[in-house]
Amino acid sequence: MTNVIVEVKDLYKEYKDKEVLRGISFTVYKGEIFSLLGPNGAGKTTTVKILSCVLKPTRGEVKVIGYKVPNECGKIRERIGVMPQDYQGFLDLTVRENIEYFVKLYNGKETQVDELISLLDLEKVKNQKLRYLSGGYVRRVGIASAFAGSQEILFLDEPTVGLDPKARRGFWEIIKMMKNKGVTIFLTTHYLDEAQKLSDRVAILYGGKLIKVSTADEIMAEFKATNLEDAYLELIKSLEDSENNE
Ligand SMILES: Nc1ncnc2c1ncn2[C@@H]1O[C@H](COP(=O)(O)OP(=O)(O)OP(=O)(O)O)[C@@H](O)[C@H]1O
Repeated sequence: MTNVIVEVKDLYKEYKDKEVLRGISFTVYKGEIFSLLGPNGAGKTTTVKILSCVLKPTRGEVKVIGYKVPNECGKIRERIGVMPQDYQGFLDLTVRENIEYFVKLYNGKETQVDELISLLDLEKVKNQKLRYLSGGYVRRVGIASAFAGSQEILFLDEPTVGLDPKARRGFWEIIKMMKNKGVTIFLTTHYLDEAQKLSDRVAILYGGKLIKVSTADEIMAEFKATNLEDAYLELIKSLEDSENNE
């Protein structure tokens, strides 16, 4: 039994004439929290979309839970949960109906609907249509929907954007709980404190290439920084400087 859950080898993605991913390779192990970091436009969402079978790779080898992307995406979709960056949900369904839809889709138990409502603190708004909810609540519904069923890996693309500080902390607790249940979490975030607190390993994408795959502690030690954000900013600055000197 292998403990690899995501395997990416020499992955390229081009949109028309623009090469966004330029040969990235990495492995995610079962049960870990793996965060993909990088500046705006680095290719994080593109990577998540390929791993979650929304986009096809231009070339390279991608396997999720042992199945190949894109040929075996049917099998992959049954076993993953996804919270896309642009999650909107079904606007004219209530919070409860939105969550129920995904619980049924992924053959979860009916009781899971109320569990998720309680977990994401959505009790107050459960009968409201998504159309009338604030952005932060809509994101909580998105997170709840991604958790529906008993998925083996969750892809969460900037899940905490727009959450208030209490909800963000609540989200961290839920993510840790999911990890304790053995679920693998693949996260993208611009909140480096979040990445530092949660991640077993982080990967840093810059200009379509993976610059680092390591633990937050190792990256902080390399840059003699006391937090991941400072180390990250040092790293990005050195990459920008070397580009400017080319
Ligand atoms: N459908 C598309 N067609 C053409 N270009 C695209 C498409 N989707 C994304 N891009 C471009 O690909 C690049 C990478 O985008 P991507 O959304 O993957 O970056 P990101 O790292 O997730 O950025 P952010 O942090 O801003 O969310 C960007 O330059 C973006 O403009």
